[in-house]
Amino acid sequence: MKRTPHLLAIQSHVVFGHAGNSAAVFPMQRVGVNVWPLNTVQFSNHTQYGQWAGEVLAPQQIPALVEGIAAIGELGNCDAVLSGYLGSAAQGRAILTGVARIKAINPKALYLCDPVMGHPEKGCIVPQEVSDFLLDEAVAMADFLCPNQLELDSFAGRKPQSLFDCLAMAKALLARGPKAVLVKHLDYPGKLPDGFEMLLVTADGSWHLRRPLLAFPRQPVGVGDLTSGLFLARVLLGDSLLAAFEFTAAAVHEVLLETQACASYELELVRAQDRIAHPRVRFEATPIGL
Ligand SMILES: Nc1ncnc2c1ncn2[C@@H]1O[C@H](COP(=O)(O)OP(=O)(O)O)[C@@H](O)[C@H]1O
Ligand SMILES: Cc1ncc(COP(=O)(O)O)c(C=O)c1O
Ligand SMILES: [Mg+2]
Repeated sequence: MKRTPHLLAIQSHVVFGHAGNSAAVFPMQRVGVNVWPLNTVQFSNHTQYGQWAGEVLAPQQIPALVEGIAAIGELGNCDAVLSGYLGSAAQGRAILTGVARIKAINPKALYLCDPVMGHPEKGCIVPQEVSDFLLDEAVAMADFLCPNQLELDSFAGRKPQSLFDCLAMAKALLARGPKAVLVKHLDYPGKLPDGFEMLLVTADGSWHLRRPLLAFPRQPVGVGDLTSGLFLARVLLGDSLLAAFEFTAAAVHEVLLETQACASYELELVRAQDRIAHPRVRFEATPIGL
Protein backbone atom coordinates (compact mmCIF):
# COMPACT_ATOMS: atom_id res chain seq x y z
CA MET A 1 0.00 0.00 0.00
CA LYS A 2 1.29 3.47 -0.86
CA ARG A 3 2.28 5.56 2.15
CA THR A 4 0.22 8.67 2.87
CA PRO A 5 2.52 11.72 2.68
CA HIS A 6 2.96 14.03 5.67
CA LEU A 7 3.15 17.80 5.31
CA LEU A 8 3.98 20.42 7.94
CA ALA A 9 1.92 23.54 7.08
CA ILE A 10 3.06 26.74 8.81
CA GLN A 11 0.77 29.72 8.14
CA SER A 12 -2.14 31.70 9.55
CA HIS A 13 -5.25 30.35 11.22
CA VAL A 14 -8.53 32.22 11.08
CA VAL A 15 -11.40 31.21 13.34
CA PHE A 16 -14.07 32.38 10.91
CA GLY A 17 -13.71 31.83 7.20
CA HIS A 18 -10.79 30.72 5.06
CA ALA A 19 -7.24 32.02 4.66
CA GLY A 20 -3.86 30.48 5.36
CA ASN A 21 -4.16 27.06 7.02
CA SER A 22 -7.90 27.64 7.28
CA ALA A 23 -8.00 27.65 3.48
CA ALA A 24 -5.40 24.98 2.73
CA VAL A 25 -5.51 22.26 5.41
CA PHE A 26 -8.87 20.70 4.57
CA PRO A 27 -8.28 20.65 0.78
CA MET A 28 -4.83 19.10 1.28
CA GLN A 29 -6.37 16.45 3.54
CA ARG A 30 -9.22 15.91 1.07
CA VAL A 31 -6.78 15.04 -1.73
CA GLY A 32 -5.01 12.54 0.52
CA VAL A 33 -2.23 14.15 2.55
CA ASN A 34 -1.66 14.00 6.33
CA VAL A 35 -1.32 17.64 7.32
CA TRP A 36 0.43 18.92 10.45
CA PRO A 37 -0.98 22.47 10.86
CA LEU A 38 1.24 24.87 12.79
CA ASN A 39 -0.28 28.32 13.09
CA THR A 40 1.69 31.58 12.86
CA VAL A 41 -1.21 33.79 13.90
CA GLN A 42 -4.65 33.14 15.31
CA PHE A 43 -7.00 35.83 14.02
CA SER A 44 -10.77 36.00 14.22
CA ASN A 45 -10.95 36.47 10.43
CA HIS A 46 -8.66 37.39 7.54
CA THR A 47 -7.29 40.92 7.36
CA GLN A 48 -9.28 41.97 4.30
CA TYR A 49 -12.32 42.59 6.51
CA GLY A 50 -10.32 45.63 7.68
CA GLN A 51 -10.59 44.59 11.34
CA TRP A 52 -9.72 41.48 13.27
CA ALA A 53 -9.03 40.24 16.78
CA GLY A 54 -6.34 37.83 17.89
CA GLU A 55 -2.59 37.73 17.90
CA VAL A 56 0.67 36.76 16.29
CA LEU A 57 1.99 33.65 18.06
CA ALA A 58 5.43 33.71 19.71
CA PRO A 59 8.21 32.65 17.31
CA GLN A 60 9.60 30.26 19.98
CA GLN A 61 6.51 28.09 19.42
CA ILE A 62 7.86 26.94 16.06
CA PRO A 63 11.10 25.29 17.31
CA ALA A 64 9.30 24.07 20.44
CA LEU A 65 6.63 22.28 18.41
CA VAL A 66 9.13 20.92 15.88
CA GLU A 67 11.25 19.56 18.75
CA GLY A 68 8.14 18.06 20.32
CA ILE A 69 7.53 16.10 17.10
CA ALA A 70 11.20 15.08 16.99
CA ALA A 71 10.95 13.89 20.61
CA ILE A 72 8.23 11.37 19.71
CA GLY A 73 10.34 10.14 16.79
CA GLU A 74 8.06 11.45 14.04
CA LEU A 75 10.02 14.33 12.51
CA GLY A 76 11.71 12.08 9.92
CA ASN A 77 8.21 11.28 8.56
CA CYS A 78 7.80 14.87 7.42
CA ASP A 79 7.88 14.90 3.60
CA ALA A 80 7.45 18.62 3.11
CA VAL A 81 7.11 21.99 4.80
CA LEU A 82 4.80 24.70 3.49
CA SER A 83 5.04 28.27 4.74
CA GLY A 84 2.60 31.09 4.03
CA TYR A 85 1.29 34.09 5.95
CA LEU A 86 3.77 35.04 8.70
CA GLY A 87 3.21 37.35 11.64
CA SER A 88 6.86 38.33 12.11
CA ALA A 89 10.30 37.93 10.53
CA ALA A 90 11.41 36.00 13.63
CA GLN A 91 8.80 33.37 12.77
CA GLY A 92 10.26 33.19 9.27
CA ARG A 93 13.75 32.56 10.62
CA ALA A 94 12.39 29.88 12.97
CA ILE A 95 10.78 28.18 9.96
CA LEU A 96 14.08 28.13 8.03
CA THR A 97 15.79 26.56 11.04
CA GLY A 98 12.98 23.99 11.21
CA VAL A 99 13.32 23.24 7.48
CA ALA A 100 17.08 22.67 7.92
CA ARG A 101 16.39 20.40 10.90
CA ILE A 102 13.86 18.33 8.91
CA LYS A 103 16.11 18.12 5.83
CA ALA A 104 18.97 16.86 8.02
CA ILE A 105 16.80 13.88 9.04
CA ASN A 106 14.98 13.48 5.70
CA PRO A 107 17.08 14.91 2.83
CA LYS A 108 14.18 14.30 0.40
CA ALA A 109 11.87 16.66 2.30
CA LEU A 110 10.69 19.63 0.24
CA TYR A 111 10.11 23.24 1.27
CA LEU A 112 7.47 25.33 -0.50
CA CYS A 113 7.44 29.03 0.35
CA ASP A 114 4.33 31.05 -0.50
CA PRO A 115 5.82 34.53 -0.02
CA VAL A 116 2.69 36.28 1.27
CA MET A 117 3.75 39.93 1.23
CA GLY A 118 0.53 41.71 1.62
CA HIS A 119 -1.30 44.04 -0.61
CA PRO A 120 -2.26 47.27 1.18
CA GLU A 121 -4.80 48.31 -1.50
CA LYS A 122 -6.53 44.92 -1.24
CA GLY A 123 -6.33 44.99 2.56
CA CYS A 124 -3.93 42.07 2.94
CA ILE A 125 -1.81 43.37 5.82
CA VAL A 126 1.66 41.90 6.42
CA PRO A 127 4.47 43.59 8.40
CA GLN A 128 7.26 45.08 6.23
CA GLU A 129 9.92 43.04 8.06
CA VAL A 130 8.17 39.87 6.82
CA SER A 131 8.41 41.03 3.20
CA ASP A 132 12.09 41.87 3.68
CA PHE A 133 12.70 38.43 5.19
CA LEU A 134 10.97 36.71 2.26
CA LEU A 135 12.89 38.71 -0.34
CA ASP A 136 16.31 38.34 1.24
CA GLU A 137 16.35 35.07 3.19
CA ALA A 138 13.51 32.64 2.43
CA VAL A 139 14.04 32.42 -1.33
CA ALA A 140 17.45 30.75 -0.98
CA MET A 141 16.05 27.88 1.12
CA ALA A 142 12.87 27.24 -0.88
CA ASP A 143 12.56 24.27 -3.25
CA PHE A 144 9.35 25.78 -4.62
CA LEU A 145 8.36 29.44 -4.57
CA CYS A 146 4.75 30.48 -5.30
CA PRO A 147 4.51 34.27 -5.69
CA ASN A 148 1.59 36.20 -7.12
CA GLN A 149 2.38 38.98 -9.61
CA LEU A 150 2.98 41.65 -6.98
CA GLU A 151 5.30 39.35 -5.08
CA LEU A 152 7.13 38.45 -8.31
CA ASP A 153 7.52 42.18 -9.00
CA SER A 154 9.01 42.66 -5.52
CA PHE A 155 11.54 39.87 -6.12
CA ALA A 156 12.48 41.34 -9.53
CA GLY A 157 12.41 44.96 -8.34
CA ARG A 158 10.28 45.98 -11.32
CA LYS A 159 6.96 45.48 -13.11
CA PRO A 160 6.73 43.27 -16.21
CA GLN A 161 6.28 44.63 -19.73
CA SER A 162 4.87 41.44 -21.25
CA LEU A 163 4.12 37.77 -20.60
CA PHE A 164 7.65 36.89 -21.71
CA ASP A 165 8.97 39.42 -19.26
CA CYS A 166 7.03 37.65 -16.46
CA LEU A 167 8.69 34.44 -17.63
CA ALA A 168 12.13 36.06 -17.52
CA MET A 169 11.43 37.42 -14.02
CA ALA A 170 10.34 33.99 -12.76
CA LYS A 171 13.29 32.26 -14.46
CA ALA A 172 15.71 34.65 -12.80
CA LEU A 173 14.43 33.36 -9.43
CA LEU A 174 15.58 29.82 -10.28
CA ALA A 175 19.16 31.09 -10.03
CA ARG A 176 18.50 32.13 -6.42
CA GLY A 177 17.65 28.65 -5.15
CA PRO A 178 14.17 27.33 -6.00
CA LYS A 179 13.77 24.30 -8.29
CA ALA A 180 10.41 25.60 -9.48
CA VAL A 181 8.49 28.87 -9.41
CA LEU A 182 4.70 28.85 -9.70
CA VAL A 183 3.33 32.32 -10.41
CA LYS A 184 -0.21 32.00 -9.09
CA HIS A 185 -1.65 35.06 -10.81
CA LEU A 186 -0.18 36.93 -13.77
CA ASP A 187 -0.78 40.54 -14.61
CA TYR A 188 1.09 42.25 -17.45
CA PRO A 189 0.39 44.83 -20.18
CA GLY A 190 -1.59 43.20 -22.96
CA LYS A 191 -3.09 40.40 -20.86
CA LEU A 192 -6.50 39.31 -22.19
CA PRO A 193 -9.17 40.65 -19.82
CA ASP A 194 -11.31 37.49 -19.68
CA GLY A 195 -8.62 35.10 -18.45
CA PHE A 196 -6.88 34.23 -15.20
CA GLU A 197 -3.32 33.16 -15.98
CA MET A 198 -0.57 31.31 -14.18
CA LEU A 199 3.00 30.24 -14.96
CA LEU A 200 5.10 27.26 -13.91
CA VAL A 201 8.84 27.68 -14.41
CA THR A 202 11.27 24.80 -13.79
CA ALA A 203 14.78 23.86 -14.93
CA ASP A 204 13.18 21.37 -17.37
CA GLY A 205 10.70 23.75 -18.96
CA SER A 206 8.09 26.43 -18.46
CA TRP A 207 4.33 26.33 -18.91
CA HIS A 208 1.56 28.89 -19.15
CA LEU A 209 -2.03 28.17 -18.15
CA ARG A 210 -5.20 30.17 -18.69
CA ARG A 211 -8.55 29.59 -17.02
CA PRO A 212 -11.71 31.73 -17.12
CA LEU A 213 -11.78 34.85 -14.98
CA LEU A 214 -14.95 34.72 -12.88
CA ALA A 215 -16.84 37.82 -11.77
CA PHE A 216 -17.13 38.43 -8.01
CA PRO A 217 -18.62 41.51 -6.31
CA ARG A 218 -15.74 41.25 -3.82
CA GLN A 219 -12.63 39.17 -4.61
CA PRO A 220 -12.44 36.04 -2.43
CA VAL A 221 -9.38 35.64 -0.19
CA GLY A 222 -7.35 32.50 0.41
CA VAL A 223 -7.14 31.54 -3.26
CA GLY A 224 -3.35 31.81 -3.20
CA ASP A 225 -3.10 29.67 -0.06
CA LEU A 226 -5.38 27.07 -1.60
CA THR A 227 -3.26 27.10 -4.77
CA SER A 228 0.13 26.61 -3.10
CA GLY A 229 -1.26 23.96 -0.72
CA LEU A 230 -2.88 21.85 -3.43
CA PHE A 231 0.20 22.11 -5.66
CA LEU A 232 2.49 20.78 -2.92
CA ALA A 233 -0.02 18.10 -1.89
CA ARG A 234 -0.23 16.75 -5.44
CA VAL A 235 3.56 16.75 -5.83
CA LEU A 236 3.81 14.69 -2.63
CA LEU A 237 1.19 12.30 -3.99
CA GLY A 238 3.47 11.60 -6.94
CA ASP A 239 2.35 14.03 -9.65
CA SER A 240 4.93 15.61 -11.95
CA LEU A 241 5.25 19.37 -11.43
CA LEU A 242 3.26 19.90 -14.64
CA ALA A 243 0.49 17.50 -13.60
CA ALA A 244 0.31 19.10 -10.13
CA PHE A 245 0.07 22.54 -11.78
CA GLU A 246 -2.80 21.50 -14.05
CA PHE A 247 -4.63 19.69 -11.24
CA THR A 248 -4.31 22.72 -8.96
CA ALA A 249 -5.72 25.09 -11.57
CA ALA A 250 -8.72 22.81 -12.08
CA ALA A 251 -9.42 22.22 -8.37
CA VAL A 252 -9.13 25.92 -7.51
CA HIS A 253 -11.43 26.80 -10.39
CA GLU A 254 -14.00 24.31 -9.06
CA VAL A 255 -13.87 26.02 -5.64
CA LEU A 256 -14.36 29.42 -7.24
CA LEU A 257 -17.33 28.15 -9.30
CA GLU A 258 -18.97 26.80 -6.13
CA THR A 259 -18.21 30.06 -4.28
CA GLN A 260 -19.66 32.13 -7.11
CA ALA A 261 -22.78 29.92 -7.32
CA CYS A 262 -23.38 30.44 -3.58
CA ALA A 263 -22.78 34.21 -3.87
CA SER A 264 -20.38 33.76 -0.97
CA TYR A 265 -17.41 35.98 -0.04
CA GLU A 266 -15.63 33.16 1.80
CA LEU A 267 -14.42 30.16 -0.22
CA GLU A 268 -16.98 27.32 -0.26
CA LEU A 269 -14.44 24.62 0.52
CA VAL A 270 -16.74 22.19 2.31
CA ARG A 271 -19.40 22.30 -0.40
CA ALA A 272 -16.71 21.97 -3.09
CA GLN A 273 -14.86 19.07 -1.45
CA ASP A 274 -15.72 16.42 -4.04
CA ARG A 275 -14.90 18.84 -6.85
CA ILE A 276 -11.51 19.48 -5.20
CA ALA A 277 -10.73 15.77 -5.07
CA HIS A 278 -12.09 15.09 -8.58
CA PRO A 279 -12.21 18.27 -10.66
CA ARG A 280 -14.63 18.05 -13.57
CA VAL A 281 -12.89 20.79 -15.53
CA ARG A 282 -9.44 20.39 -17.01
CA PHE A 283 -7.01 23.08 -18.14
CA GLU A 284 -4.01 22.23 -20.26
CA ALA A 285 -0.83 24.17 -19.67
CA THR A 286 1.09 25.09 -22.81
CA PRO A 287 4.89 25.13 -23.02
CA ILE A 288 6.35 28.62 -23.19
CA GLY A 289 9.95 29.65 -23.87
CA LEU A 290 12.03 32.78 -24.21
N1 LIG B 1 -10.76 32.41 -11.93
C1 LIG B 1 -10.80 33.51 -11.18
N2 LIG B 1 -11.69 34.46 -11.44
C2 LIG B 1 -11.70 35.57 -10.71
N3 LIG B 1 -10.88 35.84 -9.72
C3 LIG B 1 -9.98 34.94 -9.40
C4 LIG B 1 -9.87 33.72 -10.09
N4 LIG B 1 -8.87 33.02 -9.55
C5 LIG B 1 -8.37 33.79 -8.55
N5 LIG B 1 -9.04 34.92 -8.45
C6 LIG B 1 -8.80 36.05 -7.56
O1 LIG B 1 -7.57 36.58 -7.98
C7 LIG B 1 -6.88 37.15 -6.89
C8 LIG B 1 -5.50 36.62 -6.82
O2 LIG B 1 -4.91 37.39 -5.89
P1 LIG B 1 -3.42 37.64 -5.81
O3 LIG B 1 -3.20 38.72 -4.84
O4 LIG B 1 -2.80 37.86 -7.10
O5 LIG B 1 -2.91 36.22 -5.26
P2 LIG B 1 -3.11 35.66 -3.82
O6 LIG B 1 -4.38 34.90 -3.83
O7 LIG B 1 -1.90 34.83 -3.54
O8 LIG B 1 -3.14 36.80 -2.87
C9 LIG B 1 -7.66 36.84 -5.66
O9 LIG B 1 -8.37 37.99 -5.30
C10 LIG B 1 -8.63 35.74 -6.10
O10 LIG B 1 -9.83 35.80 -5.43
C1 LIG C 1 -4.64 36.04 7.88
C2 LIG C 1 -4.37 35.90 6.41
N1 LIG C 1 -3.74 34.81 5.95
C3 LIG C 1 -3.47 34.65 4.63
C4 LIG C 1 -3.82 35.61 3.70
C5 LIG C 1 -3.42 35.40 2.27
O1 LIG C 1 -4.52 35.10 1.48
P1 LIG C 1 -4.38 34.86 -0.10
O2 LIG C 1 -4.41 33.38 -0.31
O3 LIG C 1 -5.54 35.54 -0.71
O4 LIG C 1 -3.07 35.41 -0.51
C6 LIG C 1 -4.48 36.76 4.13
C7 LIG C 1 -4.88 37.78 3.17
O5 LIG C 1 -5.43 38.79 3.49
C8 LIG C 1 -4.76 36.91 5.52
O6 LIG C 1 -5.38 37.99 6.00
MG1 LIG D 1 -1.27 35.27 -1.45
